Amino acid sequence: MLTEESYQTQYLDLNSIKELPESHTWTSLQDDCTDCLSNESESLPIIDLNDPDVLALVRHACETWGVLQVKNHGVSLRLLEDMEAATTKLFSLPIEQKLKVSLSSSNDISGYRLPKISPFFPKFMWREGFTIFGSPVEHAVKLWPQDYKPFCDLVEEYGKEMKNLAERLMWLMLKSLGITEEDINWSSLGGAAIQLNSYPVCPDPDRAMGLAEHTDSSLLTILYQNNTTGLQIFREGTGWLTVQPHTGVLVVNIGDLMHILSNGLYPSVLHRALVNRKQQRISVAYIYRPPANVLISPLPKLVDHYHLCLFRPITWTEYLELKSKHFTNTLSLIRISGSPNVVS
Ligand SMILES: O=C(O)CCC(=O)C(=O)O
Ligand SMILES: [Fe+2]
Repeated sequence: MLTEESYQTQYLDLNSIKELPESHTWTSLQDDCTDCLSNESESLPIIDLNDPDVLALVRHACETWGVLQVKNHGVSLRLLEDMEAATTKLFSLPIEQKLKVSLSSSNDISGYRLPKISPFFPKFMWREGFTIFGSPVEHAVKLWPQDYKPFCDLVEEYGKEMKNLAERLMWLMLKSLGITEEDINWSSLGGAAIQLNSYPVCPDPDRAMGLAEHTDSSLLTILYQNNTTGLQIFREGTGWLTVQPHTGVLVVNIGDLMHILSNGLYPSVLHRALVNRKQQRISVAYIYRPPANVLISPLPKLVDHYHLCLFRPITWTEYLELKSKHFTNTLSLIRISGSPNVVS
């Protein structure tokens, strides 16, 4: 099994390796990716959040794609670019420095770490990650003993702006399903993690995987990607589609918990990240979730004689625990038996 410990004992510095090691060599990537870019016409819509028809646009994108792109979202380009620069700076530190803030116990969630999904795949991914949960100060002091404050201030500002946007997006999604504020009493209490990702330049990108396919366990994830292609979403009947980056545009993934809340109407999107040999790719994911111990279940308004309740109630904490063992099977495990497989 791939563990944090086995990785650390190898001290692999992806930024300096000139040849793809066996431990990071994936097979069959080429095959499932051959027509990734041949479906340009099927491009994901970019929604202007000031559009008077925003609810209908959001509903259509969520139902059809499980993901949307948004502009005029209120987060300044300056803040997004500052976060990108800070992320680049963090990952350009020497590996010994980064390992000082790697996970120290299995209960740890913040720090420099392997993707949580690593144990489900036979090979390592071509990606470095740093997870921020709560204040980053303890780690920032170890990374930049003399100059940790600018990073902490920036993370705080980013977290505040993203929380506002996440709540707004959550309400747009819920309102587009006819849900009103009275139907939910925990909405402003949700929490979040910020996931910084770096995909270094790769000597053999066709045989490497940046971040393997997964759905997010969140309600929704707001993803900033720098101007380097790599993010792909899976579309039933079509295959993998590249989500081209656009300046200032944010990608919003539907997560598994929104899938549950919406009684399957808004599917959580399967996605992955590929790498390339020319440019480092940076992404920053704001992973927005409900309060840890609130029971999440399909909203009663979305359940009736024709739309049977598809999932049993579950807290985010329990969901994460199940997902760490069962990964992509988790949603089907909490499905109420006898419910139809597809809702329309
Ligand atoms: O880097 C990306 O584009 C995807 C990142 C992602 O899916 C994640 O952090 O969950
Ligand atoms: Fe993701």
